[in-house]
Amino acid sequence: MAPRIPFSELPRLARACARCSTRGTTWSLASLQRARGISQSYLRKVDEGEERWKERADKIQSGEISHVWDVLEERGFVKDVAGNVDKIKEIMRIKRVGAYVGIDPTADSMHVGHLLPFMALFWLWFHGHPAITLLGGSTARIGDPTGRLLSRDNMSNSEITKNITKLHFQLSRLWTNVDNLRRKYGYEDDWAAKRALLNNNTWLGKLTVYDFSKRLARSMRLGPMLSRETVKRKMEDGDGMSLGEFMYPLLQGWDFWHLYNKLGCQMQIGGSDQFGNIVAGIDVLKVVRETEEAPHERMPTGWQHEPFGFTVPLLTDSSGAKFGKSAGNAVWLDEYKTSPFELYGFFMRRSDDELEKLLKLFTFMPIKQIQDIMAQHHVDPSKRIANHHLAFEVLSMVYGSQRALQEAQQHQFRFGGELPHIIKEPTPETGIVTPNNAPRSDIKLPRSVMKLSPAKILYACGLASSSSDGQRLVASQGAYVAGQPGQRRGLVPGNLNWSPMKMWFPEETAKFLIDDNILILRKGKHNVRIIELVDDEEWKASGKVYPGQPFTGTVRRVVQKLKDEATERGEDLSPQDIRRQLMEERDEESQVANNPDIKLPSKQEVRKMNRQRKFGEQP
Ligand SMILES: Nc1ncnc2c1ncn2[C@@H]1O[C@H](COP(=O)(O)OP(=O)(O)OP(=O)(O)O)[C@@H](O)[C@H]1O
Ligand SMILES: N[C@@H](Cc1ccc(O)cc1)C(=O)O
Repeated sequence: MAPRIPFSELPRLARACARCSTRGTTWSLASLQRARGISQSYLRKVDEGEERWKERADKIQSGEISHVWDVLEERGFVKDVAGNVDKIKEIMRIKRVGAYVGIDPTADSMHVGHLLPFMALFWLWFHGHPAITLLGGSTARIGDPTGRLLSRDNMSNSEITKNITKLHFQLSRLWTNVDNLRRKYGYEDDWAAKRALLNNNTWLGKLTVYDFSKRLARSMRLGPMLSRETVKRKMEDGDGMSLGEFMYPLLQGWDFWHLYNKLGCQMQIGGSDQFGNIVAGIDVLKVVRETEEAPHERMPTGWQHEPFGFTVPLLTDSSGAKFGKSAGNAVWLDEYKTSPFELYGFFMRRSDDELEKLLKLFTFMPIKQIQDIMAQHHVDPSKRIANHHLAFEVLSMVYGSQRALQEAQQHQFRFGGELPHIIKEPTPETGIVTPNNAPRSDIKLPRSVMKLSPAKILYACGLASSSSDGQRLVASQGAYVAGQPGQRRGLVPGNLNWSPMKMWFPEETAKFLIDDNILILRKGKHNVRIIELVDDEEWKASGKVYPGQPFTGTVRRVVQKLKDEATERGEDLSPQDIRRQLMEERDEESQVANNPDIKLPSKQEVRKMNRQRKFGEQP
């Protein structure tokens, strides 16, 4: 059994856990005292992590290794800094401070512009700093007014939940691929460099007006807030400013405080339009830190505990406009919005004079390698060597190296040119769903599917290969529905939690509908379906068929087809003909009669699932 922790050790542990926890768990002293579960091995790892950091600090001091801040500057990531650079560098040298980047789920995909602040975060992570990607489940509801003249539209529960779910899986995929690239470029795996994907609804959803007012609003002066550029512009030239929009930077700042307090995150990164919010966030953090009422919970305030942040330059189009959702020029990281081939093409079209800059910003290649590539590129620019490297690296990060290779070959096939020798062998198709090959998540089904059993719904949306496979899946609790039973609003608003599906009546499934029109199901870790229910009439008119749709089975289809053909020929149909044709059709039966959005699990995947069920293996 784990040892009981002496009380004198708790403050140190609380800080260590706060620094190292990845799940956003609140470790109060009391809960720590209760928690006998912290094992010696965990504490040893924490201590080793601190030891490694000290060694690294010494090496930076002696010039043996570079300071990550210098790496960021050299590669062009640092635009505006909120804080004093010398002080920041020293804090980062002596402390393993965490960093975070937040995005509001106001669209159902990230775009190329988002990669820039994320790249800075990934570099920090490669150099041992804990890194947090934050989804603004709550802030998206308020709407960041930065740089806007018009307020954002209100978002429905179902819209925000869909966006959060898609972004969550997109970010997990990005992290998986970045982890592979970390290995490819030889950066060590450091246990203490945690990474986390959080949703600010977890804490903002519970923040009371009372706490917000007494800890923060009470001390915030209106003068400086009113003089902010965004506020003045929106009030003078735009559609005015709501109280919620006015308070937006305070809520973003509350996030910073929460991550600082619970996870030791001292740094915020954003695109250059976020500078005002980052500066405001630093003020908020300090105010909330100072207004702590319980003396033993008060965070220390010396120079090494200062929060800070910086912005990255904005990625702009040829007219200088920021690539983004609002400008309508986004290049998406979702294959159904911007195909991987188009994404490859986007980087193939970058002009010669911006290539070096983009290689530094969008790839993890060492500077020396970039210079060599640029030298090769200049020998014959028509070969677009640097473009290929750039496109390949970005696609490897977004879709994995196997897909990057396919797109590179596609491009070469259509437009000719030479592929540089960068490409590793693709891994063989295993039939296992990974973040990079997970099927399309957002699909439509007719509302009448809600009358089906859970097993049949799993088949209809392509999570099971047949109704009986669905049945097995439900029986072994291998499929999940997002939300809590009886919580008719589903994920409030956008917290992803999952309940195992059971063999319940169809009415039970309906309790998980969000805004009465979205159902989110999952099998395994990465295989998710966001099912939007459409009117049955609309479904019928679309001519689409889902797996297991009544009156559309293979037998019925084949017999009808044979009958029609026989009538045309003026012949009779024999039972043998029917049997033969059925055997052929069964072999060839496409995944779903005519619906490219719904792919059924591969045979290997089903076999693997069965094995797991039989032997109780973990997926
Ligand atoms: N083109 C870009 N270049 C660099 N950073 C960007 C770009 N677009 C967005 N970002 C950064 O990504 C983070 C999340 O941005 P956000 O979710 O607001 O996206 P957005 O596309 O800018 O949205 P909108 O256009 O609706 O404001 C912010 O730090 C933002 O500054
Ligand atoms: N306000 C940021 C997103 C964000 C939200 C919450 C945060 O804590 C940080 C960043 C944007 O719109 O780009």
